[in-house]
Amino acid sequence: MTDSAFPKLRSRAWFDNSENIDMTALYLERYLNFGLSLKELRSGKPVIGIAQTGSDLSPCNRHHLVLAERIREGIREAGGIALEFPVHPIQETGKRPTAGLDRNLAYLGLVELLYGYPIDGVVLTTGCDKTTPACLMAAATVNIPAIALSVGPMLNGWHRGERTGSGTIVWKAREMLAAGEIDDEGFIKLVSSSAPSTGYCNTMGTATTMNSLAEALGMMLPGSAAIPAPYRDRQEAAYHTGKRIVEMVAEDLKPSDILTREAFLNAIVVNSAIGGSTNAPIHLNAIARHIGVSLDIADWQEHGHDVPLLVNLQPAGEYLGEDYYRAGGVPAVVAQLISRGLITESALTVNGKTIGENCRTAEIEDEAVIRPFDRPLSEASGFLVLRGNLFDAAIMKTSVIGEEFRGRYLSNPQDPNAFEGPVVVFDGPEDYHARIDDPALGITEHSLLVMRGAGPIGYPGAAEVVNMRPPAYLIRAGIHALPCIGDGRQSGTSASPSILNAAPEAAAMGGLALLRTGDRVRIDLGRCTAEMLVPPEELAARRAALEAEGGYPYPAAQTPWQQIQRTLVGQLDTGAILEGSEQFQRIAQTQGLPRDNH
Ligand SMILES: CC(C)(O)[C@@H](O)C(=O)O
Repeated sequence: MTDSAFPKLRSRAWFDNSENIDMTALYLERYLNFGLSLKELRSGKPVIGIAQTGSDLSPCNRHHLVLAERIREGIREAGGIALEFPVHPIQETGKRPTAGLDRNLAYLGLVELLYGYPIDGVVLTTGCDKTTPACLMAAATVNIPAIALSVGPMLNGWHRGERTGSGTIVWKAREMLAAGEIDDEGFIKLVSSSAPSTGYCNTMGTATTMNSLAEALGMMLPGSAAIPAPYRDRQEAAYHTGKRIVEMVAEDLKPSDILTREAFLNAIVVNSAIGGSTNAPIHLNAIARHIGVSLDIADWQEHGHDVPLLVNLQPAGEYLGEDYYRAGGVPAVVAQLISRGLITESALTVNGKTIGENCRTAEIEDEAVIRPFDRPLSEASGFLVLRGNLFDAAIMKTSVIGEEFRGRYLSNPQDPNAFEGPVVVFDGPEDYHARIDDPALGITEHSLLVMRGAGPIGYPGAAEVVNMRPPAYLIRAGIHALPCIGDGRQSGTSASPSILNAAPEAAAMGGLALLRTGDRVRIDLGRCTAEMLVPPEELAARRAALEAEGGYPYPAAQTPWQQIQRTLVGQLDTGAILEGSEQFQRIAQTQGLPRDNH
């Protein structure tokens, strides 16, 4: 690509501004100090950022340190200058109290970098759960040409001839440990078998979900989301991604051209077909708010619920990431959905073509892993959005409601969609771990488990702690899942039928704050309701008493960011963004350039 192919580049205001030579010299000299030449910086080539999310702190994304070399080669070959810089690391399994705190922090940092430095376009190196939405939220806010590159899942895990999938095996192994089927060493060995290589969760956890949805949104090269991290194809995708971002700058193809409401609705449909994570609505709603597209939690049920489950990956199914890629990945799934008119084909994607052009003819390579539309794993497999006096909104992933659960809770011929029972309430995971096996709680197969104090304000950060196994004595009796309800999140790798992301949370005095162990709760999946069967006057009295005590109690903030986020964060149904931040939209176009620094 010739240098004249590029439109007015924002990096020129730093490196090539004859009207402000005082500052141009200052901006140039430090970017020369590691070997870039004046000719390169002043020849009209676009400066492409590589937003690096990989580090030793974030093993899931660490392979991006290697992939960045191939991204650079693509950028250079297409006529751009690459500048790589770090993004605040996020590792879902490493960060305490929860990586839920870090998405908005990484978002804020990345907005400042993309806006405040001489960057004309950016490669977003996505991967572990929240790195993907953090990057896409920032790209939406700044609105310079942006393309995502997934780091890819780990290779399949194996143990004694069986696939062991990230996260999913942890929840299973916890049950086995509780039931005395394995010891501590066996527990660690079994769990570690699921992590055989570099990359993120090999299950349809939040990472594979969010990268699949980034591709479905049009923000990633078609066919690239599912490539396992160590495969050579992944390196090749990095090179093509680097090349393509330079062309995107020449075409001025921006996130706002791609992230339309149609693109979000396409992603909701894809999420149901892949059996995606319950974290997806939080993150997609957040991205939509930052690009200024109207997307409501109700859209997830309206557009997603009736879509069948096509991808046979754990936790809803059997297979893992290598199989998903081999079977055709996102394009094969989208082609099936297109065949039934469920995808708006005209939605534009980063390669300059529409999703219809990219995917229409993609074939399934292995029907055991990706099912054709007329032979799904299950019908109507998207999320339900439940409401009632327990919360204004919470979601339930129906694709993980298995036969055991259905038979126990959803088999009353008079009322096949509803169940009710007494609740056992836990205030945070410490309370749950300490008491779950206590026979005095009297948990039976009719009980519902509730976890509260786990939301964006209460935890703080909304932790993946609404993952509650039944007590060991029930597991030994063959009861593997009790209905769980909570104001926190759940790992995307969990197959536990749960009602999650309840908003408002207990810490914001949502209905969950008023619930007491022993109360009965009724869940009606037909009417989409979740109700405490407690008289309204009793609930009003409980609310007044709790308010008099200062509200639902939660621990003090331990760090400055915990405190800041707590005061600004919204609830999970509306994306848990920093409220007010969505007013700053498309700032590369609406805010002009930032002022000079000297
Ligand atoms: C497995 C984890 C860490 O819980 C997460 O990656 C998810 O899938 O939600």
